[in-house]
Amino acid sequence: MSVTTTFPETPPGVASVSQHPVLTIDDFSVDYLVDPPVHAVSHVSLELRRGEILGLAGESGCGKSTLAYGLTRLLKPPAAITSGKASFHSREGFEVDLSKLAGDDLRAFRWDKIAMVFQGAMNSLNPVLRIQAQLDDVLRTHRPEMGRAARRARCVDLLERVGVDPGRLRAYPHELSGGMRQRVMIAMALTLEPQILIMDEPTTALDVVVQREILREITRLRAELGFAVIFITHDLPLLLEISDRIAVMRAGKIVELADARTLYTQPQHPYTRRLLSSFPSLTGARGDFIRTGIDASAYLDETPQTLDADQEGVR
Ligand SMILES: Nc1ncnc2c1ncn2[C@@H]1O[C@H](COP(=O)(O)OP(=O)(O)OP(=O)(O)O)[C@@H](O)[C@H]1O
Repeated sequence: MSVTTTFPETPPGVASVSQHPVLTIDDFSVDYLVDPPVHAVSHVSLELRRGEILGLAGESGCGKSTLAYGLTRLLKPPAAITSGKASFHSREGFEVDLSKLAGDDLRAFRWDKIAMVFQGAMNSLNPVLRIQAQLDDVLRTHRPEMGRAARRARCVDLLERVGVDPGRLRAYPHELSGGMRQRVMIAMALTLEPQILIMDEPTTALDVVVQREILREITRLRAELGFAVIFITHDLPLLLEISDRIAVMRAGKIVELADARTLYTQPQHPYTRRLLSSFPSLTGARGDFIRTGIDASAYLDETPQTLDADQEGVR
């Protein structure tokens, strides 16, 4: 692995990438009570630090989504939390055991303190409501004290923050591209300024260019607003680029947790080494693009190609 690697430095203004946890996950297990039962998440303990981007990596089926849904109590039977707990530590100094929340408290908590963006999120916008109405709805429900003008200003601000022209507030979801809809979902997740954002494959369905733009936006927003992120994907090169720390999950367990640079340069667990070596992009020329945004292979051969008539015809 001799390719020069660029890792994120803590951006200025992220005063809150600290050693203090915002979420503590302790001995957390989830089973699917089918026959035979599936132990999808097995005794996971993790700390999410205030303001950090924690990448959760691992191959398909290792339990990443189950952990995310389990933490936010979005799992339905046959899933069952069989051990452990998750505790939220607020900026104001109080602690909330997520397993004790129910009903309206749980719903409010989800928007207010922990918000989520899932892979298919862009398709979950209501097709018959304008973007403005959907953002406004979150504010009306959770910030009843806000007047109409303040809500409108907040909607404009939110769209600007995620790089969407506020003129689009009047648009219906089908009038927006997939990338824009996903940005709107991120805006919606940020509406109440949560302290934690859980993102499960938030850009997987998008093409690479749009994906990179959105990732840049997420890291910028984190620097501006100081929330912590659990970023879930099977795309380890992507995590190496954006994460402060990375947890590697295998068969329901966290097998390694380290800062991104250490995980890349000194992987300890054989599975982490295998996972790293399964991405040719990390060792080949294209690795530069993934980790630095500069596509070295684009400069490898700049000699103009001479096409014969047949080839041009094919073009
Ligand atoms: N409703 C269900 N019933 C039974 N088993 C399930 C159910 N949902 C998920 N599983 C199993 O739980 C395990 C963890 O699945 P999970 O979707 O959390 O993995 P993942 O790492 O998020 O995968 P992916 O990256 O493909 O989304 C897998 O073995 C999966 O087959």
